[in-house]
Amino acid sequence: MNNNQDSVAAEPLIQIRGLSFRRGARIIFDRVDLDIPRGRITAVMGPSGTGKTTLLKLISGVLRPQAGSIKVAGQEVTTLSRSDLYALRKQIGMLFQSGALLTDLNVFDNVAYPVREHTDLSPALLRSLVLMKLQAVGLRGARDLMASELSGGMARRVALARAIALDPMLILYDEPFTGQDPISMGILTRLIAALNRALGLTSLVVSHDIHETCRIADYAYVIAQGKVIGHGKPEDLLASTEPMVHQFLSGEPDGPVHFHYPAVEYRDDLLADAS
Ligand SMILES: Nc1ncnc2c1ncn2[C@@H]1O[C@H](COP(=O)(O)OP(=O)(O)OP(=O)(O)O)[C@@H](O)[C@H]1O
Repeated sequence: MNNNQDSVAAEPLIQIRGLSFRRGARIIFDRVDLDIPRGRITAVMGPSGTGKTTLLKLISGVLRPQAGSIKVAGQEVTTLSRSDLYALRKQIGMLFQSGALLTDLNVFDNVAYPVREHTDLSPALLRSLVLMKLQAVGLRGARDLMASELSGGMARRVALARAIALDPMLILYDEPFTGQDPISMGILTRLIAALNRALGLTSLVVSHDIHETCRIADYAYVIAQGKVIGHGKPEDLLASTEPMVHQFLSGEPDGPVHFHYPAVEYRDDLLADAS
């Protein structure tokens, strides 16, 4: 590798600087900086409603911020044209909690779907590719099952096979552990880590599931109230005495981070004229 290639490899795959995003009067992000290194699993954790899903939408260009820069593989997402965004999104696999499978298709066709959409592979190559992806998640034998026949854990693994179908450089995981029993949670956790290693992926996991997320993340950010309140290796964060980080990671309901969504005074609300 020459020096130039070295510096590209050392550059984070995602570099966020001064990100500010509001919804109406509500500030979701206030001048946030984040680096997501290549080849690693990075977690972004934070209380519910903090903006974790919003962050993934900003990174994939679904939402545009009011200010700041979001670079993915050197491309400034905030100003990309529609066609460049489309090309970039082809290189990003997404495993969203709500990203349900197409229930009227079987497992094979669900994984084949993005490949058919974006490539013109011959049926034989398509078959090999889909079987490879299903093998990677341990579900090659389930190829003929209908999506509606799968357990929640299996469905998530099929969605994972679909997310890696086009060999993305990056996978965005939105709450991948939600609703899983401990066994499928363990399978999924190991799978995310193994795929990241084996395929040389970069993974970004957003979750409020501290325990599972800390098990697989190489590095983690904690966000709350529009800011990054802490970042570091999971073991260092877990040992942090910084009050907001500690409150979140130890699951304490009271502390510097408020449990209530901003509201007018309770008393004033109750006494307000109902008409
Ligand atoms: N389409 C929308 N219109 C207006 N406000 C929204 C919209 N989507 C999300 N929000 C608000 O933006 C804030 C951040 O939402 P987001 O879903 O990103 O949080 P989150 O951290 O992913 O939450 P959770 O962990 O509960 O999924 C919340 O206050 C939410 O109410």
